[in-house]
Amino acid sequence: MSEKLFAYILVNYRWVFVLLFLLPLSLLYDAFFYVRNKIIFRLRSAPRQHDARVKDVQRQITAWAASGGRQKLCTARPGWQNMSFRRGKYKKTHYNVNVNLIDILEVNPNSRTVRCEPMVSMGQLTATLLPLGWTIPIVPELDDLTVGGLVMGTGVETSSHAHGLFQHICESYELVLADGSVVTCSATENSDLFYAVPWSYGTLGFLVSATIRLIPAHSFVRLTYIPCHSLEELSKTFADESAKREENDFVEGLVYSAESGVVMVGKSTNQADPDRINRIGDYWKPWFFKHVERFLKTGGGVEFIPTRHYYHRHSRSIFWQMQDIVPFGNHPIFRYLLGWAVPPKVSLMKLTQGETVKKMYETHQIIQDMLVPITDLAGAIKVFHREINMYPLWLCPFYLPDNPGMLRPRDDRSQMYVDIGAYGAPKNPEYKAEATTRLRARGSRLPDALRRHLHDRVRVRGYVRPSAIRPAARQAGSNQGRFSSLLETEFSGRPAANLSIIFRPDQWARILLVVEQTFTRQECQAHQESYSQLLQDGRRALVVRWKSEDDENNNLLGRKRRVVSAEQKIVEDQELRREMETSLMNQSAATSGEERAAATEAGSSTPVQC
Ligand SMILES: NC(=O)C1=CN([C@@H]2O[C@H](COP(=O)(O)OP(=O)(O)OC[C@H]3O[C@@H](n4cnc5c(N)ncnc54)[C@H](OP(=O)(O)O)[C@@H]3O)[C@@H](O)[C@H]2O)C=CC1
Ligand SMILES: CC(C)=CCC[C@@H](C)[C@H]1CC[C@@]2(C)C3=C(CC[C@]12C)[C@@]1(C)CC[C@H](O)C(C)(C)[C@@H]1CC3
Repeated sequence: MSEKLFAYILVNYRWVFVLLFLLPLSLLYDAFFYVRNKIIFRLRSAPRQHDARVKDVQRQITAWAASGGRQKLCTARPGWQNMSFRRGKYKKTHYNVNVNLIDILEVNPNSRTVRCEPMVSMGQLTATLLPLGWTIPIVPELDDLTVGGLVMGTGVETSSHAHGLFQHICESYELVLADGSVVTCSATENSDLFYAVPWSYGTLGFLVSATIRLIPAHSFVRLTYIPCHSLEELSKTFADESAKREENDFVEGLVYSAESGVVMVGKSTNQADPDRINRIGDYWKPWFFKHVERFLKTGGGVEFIPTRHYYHRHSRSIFWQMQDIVPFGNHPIFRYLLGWAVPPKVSLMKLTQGETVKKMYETHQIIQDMLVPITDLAGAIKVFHREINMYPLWLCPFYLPDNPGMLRPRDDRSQMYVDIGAYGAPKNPEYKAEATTRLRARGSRLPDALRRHLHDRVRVRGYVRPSAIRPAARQAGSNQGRFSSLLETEFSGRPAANLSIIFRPDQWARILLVVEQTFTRQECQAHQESYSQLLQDGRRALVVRWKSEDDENNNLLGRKRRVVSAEQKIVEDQELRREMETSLMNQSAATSGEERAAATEAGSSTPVQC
């Protein structure tokens, strides 16, 4: 009984702790880093120190290799600091490499790029760039998201219908690989690595800097609110506005019920009608999602919002999570008295949340983004309504170009998707955290329902557990500093469509490891063939299943070959490696354009001798 009471108090009166302890702590934390970053940027000391910091990462890799390289690698950034619900336990068991690189290295107006170290946060970046008259084309919403995390995972924002995902605005990456070497990659230099990095979750190397495209910043966003009163109207308006890639700079949707929502379209401008300026980020202003909801009653409208206020419009209310943490947080009295101090830092909340609150979130909250083709938006919202019945839902369109890499459009055709974000407490009494959403569970209701409804076309962005991937990568020889694994999210109806395979004999990633946890042997066998895709340069990737039998491999490759069995230590087999290289080069030379086209059309995989 007393335990239950304690849990009740912890969950329902969390705001006492948040207000008295976390808010002051968050302010100190922010103030310290704000001043520090300003000083460092002014003194221009960061670029000079960058090389030394990279060397320090290399030194750590060398030390790891010298210690036998048995432990798996991860960054030393503690789990409580990152911007996800998950606190990866693997940080305790893996070899932690300190990639504490937190500076903006250079803003270059001539090349229109900004070069950043991986721990630079979005808040830090906009605070530095906007006064200089620049911005990056995609500014993912939450202040504390980092360049490293967004490159290695992915980032999306309401300008993504025009610019794609965060990786699509990056021009190059500098990485320290597992053999300690430093490699720069871009669309023209080491391009296969460049395209493989996004969504690799650090499995290919440690990012030490990224060069990101800049665009001129405008003072305001002219935001038009379009209230919609039926699902059909909402999904059509949203899709139509998202398709205007030149015309609209920003498109966003907030769904407030199964039949209502507000679509917002924004255009950057330097001219604002003074009567319609709304500084939504001022601390006494209502939470943004509450402000938007009013347009459902009052009809549409237009406002001019200062650009930085627009970028961080959901920050004060952490989308709509603050209403669960400080229930009276949107009350005018609270806003005027303490609005300037919120939100508490997500990382500090995470650090201090305790088991009870954690459990409550795990069982009674859903925090999940689903990526579906925009043509399936209405159907997906219906499924969300039936399975979780929770509002608001966040809609963010994004254009997925047909680039190489893991995160690719279905059917290899550039197309528009929508990120549907569900963050909050489901109202459906039958909601069961695990059964409804579990990525791995075959019979899980939400993914299955979506799959059925969307004819197997749904893709779910789930957090991939590096612990599930890295042991396999190590077995494949990643501890040799050469092999790395790529991965697919654990839940996906059609993995083959999402993957491109990297095969680069002379350098780093030769094996794509796909961890398929829910597929039958027959399905894996079928995937194996489709994974072997045509590379840009005309070669084919070789794919060997970890547990594939010799005859299965023979069937796949269909001609005389040596079979690599799981037990063979292929990494160490120099001779085999040379043979593979020669074979690949020969094949590349031999495969004519027409043959390649025919092979692609037929979806077949040209065998590679190994
Ligand atoms: N609007 C948006 O797009 C939003 C996106 N997100 C998600 O949050 C994540 C970003 O959160 P954030 O806290 O910044 O990042 P995290 O610390 O959560 O890092 C995400 C992944 O990137 C890896 N990583 C980070 N930095 C490096 C590096 N320098 N070298 C190699 N690997 C690295 C991490 O590896 P390791 O595990 O070894 O630390 C981890 O696997 C994104 O992945 C995104 O999916 C969340 C909210 C909003
Ligand atoms: C693609 C987009 C825009 C995603 C937005 C995701 C956010 C809504 C997520 C990211 C991190 C996140 C999971 C988090 C939380 C809420 C939802 C967040 C902010 C909170 C603050 C909820 C309260 C929890 O006790 C705790 C503090 C652990 C988490 C921390 C991470």
